[in-house]
Parts: sequence; structure tokens; C-alpha cells
Amino acid sequence: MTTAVAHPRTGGSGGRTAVAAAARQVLKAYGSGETRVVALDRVDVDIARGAFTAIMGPSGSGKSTLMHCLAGLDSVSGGQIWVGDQEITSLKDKKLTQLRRDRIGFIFQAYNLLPTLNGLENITLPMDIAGRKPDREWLDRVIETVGLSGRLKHRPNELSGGQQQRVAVARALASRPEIIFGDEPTGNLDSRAGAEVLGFLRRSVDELGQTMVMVTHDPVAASYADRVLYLADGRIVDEMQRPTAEAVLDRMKHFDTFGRVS
Ligand SMILES: Nc1ncnc2c1ncn2[C@@H]1O[C@H](COP(=O)(O)OP(=O)(O)OP(=O)(O)O)[C@@H](O)[C@H]1O
Repeated sequence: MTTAVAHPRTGGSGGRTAVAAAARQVLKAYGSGETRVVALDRVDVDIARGAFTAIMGPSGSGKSTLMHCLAGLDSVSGGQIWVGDQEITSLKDKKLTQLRRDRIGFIFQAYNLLPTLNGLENITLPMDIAGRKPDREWLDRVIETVGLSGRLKHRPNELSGGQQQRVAVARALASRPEIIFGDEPTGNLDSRAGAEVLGFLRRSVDELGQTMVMVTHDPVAASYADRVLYLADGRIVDEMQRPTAEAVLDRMKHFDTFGRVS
């Protein structure tokens, strides 16, 4: 992973690749001169299709920046990003917007719900904009699993923070995007609601082949992933396969100690 510089592997059919997204030597710097901050320092990473990947690391290590660059929400200062077999760093704004709309789902901490639309309308909004008809059976399953069945007519200001978060999760899942990116997707939920949402995300990976990438600080949330990537100072410094919450916590302690003594 850290030495790979080749173009991501491409699969045989319909432009679908084994790698859902990839970064090659990605550099991201903010500011210039004395205020220059290198948020990503030549990052190489492959995000496997149909897998659940967690990104962890200390505050300021570049997690959100990496996610935003992979999702085409932020430009890079150097290197390349692929979504499937499409290199996106060279795309013009219009094409990039289209690619995000058609192929990528987002779950952010700020839910970005429209206040004038009710829960259901917010969930189907991206598909309505794209002129796509929702798969009713799938939509019902998503809504039921995230526990929103009785709340679909409510507007965001009539929903609790946790319920708004569920609407945001349902909205991301409803169109079955190629990849869903989540920035602390359960950060505002209590542990029971968080576990339900994470369990649902996990099942959407296992049962439907959804690709999921999530930034989190929480070892329990990370334990739902297949793989954890650890960032420090803008670099991927370690990874863990099939993580448990205990192993993730241990690894975090090690990094803390390591960071202090070195
Ligand atoms: N718009 C910006 N302008 C200047 N510097 C930025 C900007 N966005 C991020 N940075 C800097 O880039 C570095 C990485 O930030 P990033 O938000 O990716 O970290 P993070 O690991 O997601 O942190 P946290 O866990 O606190 O959310 C930090 O040093 C941050 O201050």
C-alpha cells in the first residue's frame, strides 16, 4: 500500500474496479510561506470495493482532508485520485459535480438537511435532483432499519439531533452509491442508536456490497470496519485488518506513547 504507485487495478466489466477509490502520491497543502500546512504528505492508498474502511488518527492528522480529496470535495496540491477507473483530479467542475452526485454518498456531522423538506423528501432529494426513481423496496428497508418509519412527515426542526443524523444516513444509502463517505457518521448519536446505524452500515457492506469509508475517533465504531487506516502528520503510518475495539484502543495508546516519547 505505501509503495504502490501504479494505476489502480481495473476489473473486467462495466468499468467496475476492485478498487473503489485510490490516492497516488497525494499532496495537500494549505496556505503558503510560513503559514503553509501540509495536510497530506504523498499519500498512497487503495480503498477496496465492497469493504468497510475506517480512517483514524490524532486531531489534525489529515483524516477529513484525505476523505474530502478521495470524494472529490477538495482539490489536491499534487498527485492523483481515482474513483473506480476515473481519474478525478483532472476533471472540470461540472464533471466532478456530476460524478459526486451520481456515484458518491455522504454522511457528515452537519447533516445538511433542507429545513423546508420533510424527512422523506430530504432522503430522496439527491435522487430527485438526479432525475432517478428510488427503488421503493430498498427505500422502505433503509427507512425501517434506521428507525425512521414514524418520522417521515416531520421536518428537520421537529426531529432530534439523532433522528436528523438517521435521515442523513438514510439519504446516503437510499441511492446505493458506489462509495459512501462518512465523517464521524454516528458522532452525535447515543451508543445504542450509534450501534444500530453502524450495524446497518455493516450489513449494507456484507449483504449489498456497499463500499463504505468512515472517519472516526471511536474504537468501537472502527471495530465495525474491515480495515483501519491510521494517519499521523498527513501520512498513513499503519493499518489493521479485522479490528476489534480493544485492538484499536491498544494501537491508539501505543501511538500516543510513541508520539510523546519520540
Ligand atoms: N481550510 C484549511 N485551511 C488551512 N489549514 C487547514 C484547512 N483544513 C485543514 N487544515 C489543516 O490541515 C491539517 C489536517 O486537517 P484535517 O481536518 O484533515 O485533520 P483531521 O485529522 O480530520 O482532524 P480532526 O480529527 O481534528 O477533525 C490540520 O493541520 C489543519 O489545521
